[in-house]
Amino acid sequence: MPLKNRRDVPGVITYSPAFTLVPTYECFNRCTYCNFRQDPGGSRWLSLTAAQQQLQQFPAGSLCEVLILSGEVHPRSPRRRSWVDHIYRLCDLALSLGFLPHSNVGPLTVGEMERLARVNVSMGLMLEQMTPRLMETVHRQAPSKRPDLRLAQIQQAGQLGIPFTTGLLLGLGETPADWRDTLQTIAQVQRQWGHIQEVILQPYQPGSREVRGAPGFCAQDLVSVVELARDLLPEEIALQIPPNLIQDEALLRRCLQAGATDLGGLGPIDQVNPDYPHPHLGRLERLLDQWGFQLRPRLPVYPQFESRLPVALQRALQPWKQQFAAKGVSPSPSALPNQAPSFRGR
Ligand SMILES: O=c1nc2n(C[C@H](O)[C@H](O)[C@H](O)CO)c3cc(O)ccc3cc-2c(=O)[nH]1
Ligand SMILES: C[C@H]1O[C@@H](n2cnc3c(N)ncnc32)[C@H](O)[C@@H]1O
Ligand code: MET
Ligand code: SF4
Repeated sequence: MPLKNRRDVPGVITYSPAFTLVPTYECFNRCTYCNFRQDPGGSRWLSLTAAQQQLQQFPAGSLCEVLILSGEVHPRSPRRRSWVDHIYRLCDLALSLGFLPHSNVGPLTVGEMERLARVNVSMGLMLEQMTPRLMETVHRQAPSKRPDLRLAQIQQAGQLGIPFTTGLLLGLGETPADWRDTLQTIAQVQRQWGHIQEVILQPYQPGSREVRGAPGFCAQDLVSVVELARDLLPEEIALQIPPNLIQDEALLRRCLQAGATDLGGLGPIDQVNPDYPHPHLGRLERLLDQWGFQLRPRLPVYPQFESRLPVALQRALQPWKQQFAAKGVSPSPSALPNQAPSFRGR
């Protein structure tokens, strides 16, 4: 039987109320489109005290997800171990303050991934594009972006049973045949492991700090990619589009009508695309309402994967599930037994 997700509730579009912590901007890769990275040694690591201050500036209950996005320390660097340890401690801190971590910090060894999975309710890594041609262009100085390596990461997460987010970065110089190839690859992994909760369709938009400076992904084409993705991916995978990178409201509407059901992490700033502020939540809600959709918050782990998580992480979800349910968000079918006391002990 196919797994269920919020697509079973017609017209509901989800988002995750999120704040991003950046352990470090230093990165040994040089993706030419990156507006985030700094040279190794040029970025101090985020201290636990500073992280706590950042997290405590928000009223309790206002943001649920802590998205951990990091620049990468080389796999053979003597500093690698402390980098992973530090990410672990930041996730642990976020959990202790009641938040739910989702980490996307680049490729990890099986040991590193397994360790971070203990303190993350889901994890992510963009496949970007499967074509190796990009290793000659935008990824020429980015060894972490080798498609075979990234595909192996997604499979490794499947083997470890980690609820996972992946996606395509669009507009890197790939062809429509490449989109199909990348989406088919994700579909195949899902049929093997079944751990993919959502696929992000991320249109490249130029930023002020990158070296690439190419024109952004044609917004019209995003609608075709959403349609293609809906056609090729198993239906339990949600399609996420970032509303801040789609300037044209009519196109946002067409993407939703074509089958996108999620707007991703929405919060104070998009650290990856700092030139593109997220739209105001109230405005999004009104727009979606006009178009016949309802905007609803969700957890960073999708309902069908909750029961796979370690018990301590399942416990951390409960206050948020209660809060979202009190706001009138209908619980998912898989959440019901935990939420309704009358079901307990039967
Ligand atoms: O605000 C952002 N959130 C990004 N997110 C966050 C994402 O929207 C949410 O963390 C997930 O949907 C989990 O709730 C990513 C998560 C991934 O696993 C992989 C890539 C991204 C990319 C971005 C991004 O560019 N900007
Ligand atoms: C964390 C994810 O953010 C995406 N990413 C990195 N730089 C950009 C950009 N300029 N525009 C859009 N997405 C970007 C990549 O897909 C990376 O994997
Ligand atoms: N460095 C990681 C990656 O590219 C995540 C952050 S990118 C700004 O996959
Ligand atoms: S996109 Fe990620 S891997 Fe590439 S340079 Fe930026 S931080 Fe590093």
